[in-house]
Amino acid sequence: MASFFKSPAASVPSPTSSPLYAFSSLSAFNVPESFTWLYTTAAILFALLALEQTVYRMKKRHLPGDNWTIPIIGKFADSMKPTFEGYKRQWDSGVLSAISVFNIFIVMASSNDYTRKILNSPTYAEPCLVQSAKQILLPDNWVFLTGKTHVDYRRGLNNLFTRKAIGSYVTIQDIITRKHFAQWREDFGKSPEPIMMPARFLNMDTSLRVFCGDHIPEHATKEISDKYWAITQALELVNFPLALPGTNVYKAIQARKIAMYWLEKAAAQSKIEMANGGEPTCMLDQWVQVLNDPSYSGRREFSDHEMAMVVFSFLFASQDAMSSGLIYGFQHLVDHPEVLAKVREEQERVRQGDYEQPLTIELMDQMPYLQAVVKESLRVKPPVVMVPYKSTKAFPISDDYTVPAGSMLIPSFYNSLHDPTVYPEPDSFTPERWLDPNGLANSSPKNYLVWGAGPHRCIGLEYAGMNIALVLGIAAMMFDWEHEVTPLTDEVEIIATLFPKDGCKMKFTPRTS
Ligand code: HEM
Repeated sequence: MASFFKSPAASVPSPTSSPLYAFSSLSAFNVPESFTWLYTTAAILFALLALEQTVYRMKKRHLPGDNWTIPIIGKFADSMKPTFEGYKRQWDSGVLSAISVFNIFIVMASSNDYTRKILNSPTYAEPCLVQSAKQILLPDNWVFLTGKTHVDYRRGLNNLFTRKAIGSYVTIQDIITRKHFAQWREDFGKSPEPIMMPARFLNMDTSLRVFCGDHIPEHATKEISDKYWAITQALELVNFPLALPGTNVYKAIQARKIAMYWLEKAAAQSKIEMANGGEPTCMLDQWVQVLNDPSYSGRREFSDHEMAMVVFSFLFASQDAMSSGLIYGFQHLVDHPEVLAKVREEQERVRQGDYEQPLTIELMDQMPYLQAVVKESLRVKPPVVMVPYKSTKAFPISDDYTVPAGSMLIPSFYNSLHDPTVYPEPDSFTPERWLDPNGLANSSPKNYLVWGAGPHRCIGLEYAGMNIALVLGIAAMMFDWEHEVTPLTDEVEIIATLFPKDGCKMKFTPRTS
């Protein structure tokens, strides 16, 4: 990039060669008017480019990062095809570092202190999601609320993630997981195949059944799942600004319309069934029941559309992260047979030979080793490595640097989760580090940023951890696993969240013992 900037800098015109000077002298010789325009335009362009560089350098000050930004697009090319190694280089370049994309000035934070400071400073910084998210989620979705309105809205939604509610979801998760595994027995029994797409479908089916129960027909679940890939692909840090036909954002909007159609219908049906005295069988039913409860003191009126938007926000927040968490869970376990053996021992002890017995939250409570496996797998390969925030005003983040108002801020989690002082041998998959309540890992909960921190910390974290544990626990009992390790196995692909580049090729055969 440096060479890109050398040419204009090297040709900074001397007073005599200034385009402006040339303009006046040439005009004396009656040059055609088109030349006049050409020189004027060139001069204006040059001034704008110089201004762009000056503003960038004033904002960046001493932070690590390129000294010059590529005119207009900045690091757009890098953001189109982000690589894990590229991000890692950026995080390691400094606890705070700067980049610019399309003149959006971006400050990345990679240390635990700065990351947590951003997440916990709602007066200076708020989530901004990626640019395309508003078009996909709809601008009036609750996830865009900030401050007290956000806190109040979220308080109402906490009712959907109580221990009692999560307990009822476990039963649904168990049924759906076994249904998919019956299919996996057929599809993965002969040779190793990538589990990427089947794991995504398992996850979407589970989410939709937990959120909407039978208020969504089976074929709609498949349709939403297939179309959802378009949404994942539109989650670039910066997208083409207009949602024109053919663009990723356009396709994602079409996918959202289909999902919203079914989710609105589900909300309407849930209200009717609950009004007729039906028993709650999913999250929507629980929500309607809470709203109808005479002792409930919050807001009671939610349109079908608004309920659908909330459910859609959960799908949006969970589908990629959960799929990533599941796939790396499988990969870590199969690559560590000694850990898988311990998971099986625990399963056998808790289930006492009854492997068909549906799991309950009480049984899951008795599986601390499995929970440690999930916690460790999410630490080693965190599905979400960073979240975009923006500074709402000048943010004095350190003694010697103030983030300018209107900048994008990217608190990043990876270095906190791989801090060797808290997690010795940070890249090794060692669930045992979580078993000692007084051990290093458990003594530094502030480093465990898998779910973020502060007012926007993941609302579905217990549900998510429970689901990954349940899927891995059932698979450990039902199948012998085989992993085809390829040259791409350890390479990381970023498709909104992290995935192994080869899609994790696995063979599952029913266990005989
Ligand atoms: C392994 C799975 C998951 C991971 C790693 C994950 C991670 C995260 C992270 C890092 C954030 C941002 C936190 C922040 O800004 O500080 C977040 C927010 C959020 N997550 Fe999750 N999440 C997962 C699953 C889920 C699930 C299953 C749901 C819903 C059922 C969910 C719903 C949400 C919502 C609604 C937010 C925004 C909360 C707010 O703005 O108040 N997530 N999640």
